[in-house]
Amino acid sequence: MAGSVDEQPIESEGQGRDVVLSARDVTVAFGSKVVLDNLNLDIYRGEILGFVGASGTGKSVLMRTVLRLLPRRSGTIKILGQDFDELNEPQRNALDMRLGVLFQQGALFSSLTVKENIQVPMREYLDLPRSLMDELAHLKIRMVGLAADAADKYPSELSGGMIKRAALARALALDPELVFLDEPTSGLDPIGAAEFDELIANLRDSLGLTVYMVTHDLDSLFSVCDRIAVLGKKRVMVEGTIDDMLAYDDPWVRAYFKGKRARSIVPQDNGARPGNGSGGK
Ligand SMILES: Nc1ncnc2c1ncn2[C@@H]1O[C@H](COP(=O)(O)OP(=O)(O)OP(=O)(O)O)[C@@H](O)[C@H]1O
Repeated sequence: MAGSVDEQPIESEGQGRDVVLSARDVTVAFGSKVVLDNLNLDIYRGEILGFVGASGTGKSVLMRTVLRLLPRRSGTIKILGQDFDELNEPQRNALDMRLGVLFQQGALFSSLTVKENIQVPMREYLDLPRSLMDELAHLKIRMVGLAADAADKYPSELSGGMIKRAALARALALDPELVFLDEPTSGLDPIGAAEFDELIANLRDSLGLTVYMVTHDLDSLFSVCDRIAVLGKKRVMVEGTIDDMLAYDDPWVRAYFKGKRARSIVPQDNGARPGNGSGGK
């Protein structure tokens, strides 16, 4: 069911479903410039949520605010039922360990090999013997579909697709429950992007992940996202399935989901269409 924040409270949609991230009345501003104004958003366990919006609307700002990389002016954010503001340092660390993040462009450390990059969160949060960390890193490398010899390569020796996979392996280093992906398919060719989408869907199914994916990629939205949230007018303007997006009356949403590019991907008749995502809820 589509939800317009102005028309109905998001809480009403969550009945019977486990909310893993809940943002309530979140306002973020830089000086006098308000970027997010009383924004509400829920993400449910096991879903892949695609987060879209015009360039500059604040998608990255919201993700960085949720991850505590930016301060908010007001509002509450609960992750896995906990509010970071109410936790002490060890509790914050414990919650951080349950989150994985893939930043735009991968953001791998260029001076470290793939294996060492994957081990960065392990070193930060865990005290494991080196042999076990090596074993775990190799497991993650296999999990994201990289060849074993990628382990000892440096980021400069990897293709764009391999960098995304290595960054995903690092995001999965601590077996997170909730994964944040910032434009994971940007810069990939269509085949590489489709393969990456498939990988994300498979990992969601096999690991039971919940995925929050900021994306501009219509293919991703259509093929792997269970729900979509659209950021506009400084808040979540509408959330729901592709069909809900097609039915929503807003110029940007219409142009995005019914525009020329969308027409080649998304059936426009709201009729029968292939499953979007594999459920997971
Ligand atoms: N640290 C900052 N200081 C001041 N303004 C900022 C800061 N970070 C972001 N902004 C502003 O907030 C707005 C939202 O930026 P943001 O990067 O979140 O957009 P976006 O929706 O992710 O865009 P894109 O799709 O192009 O990546 C922009 O106007 C940007 O200039």
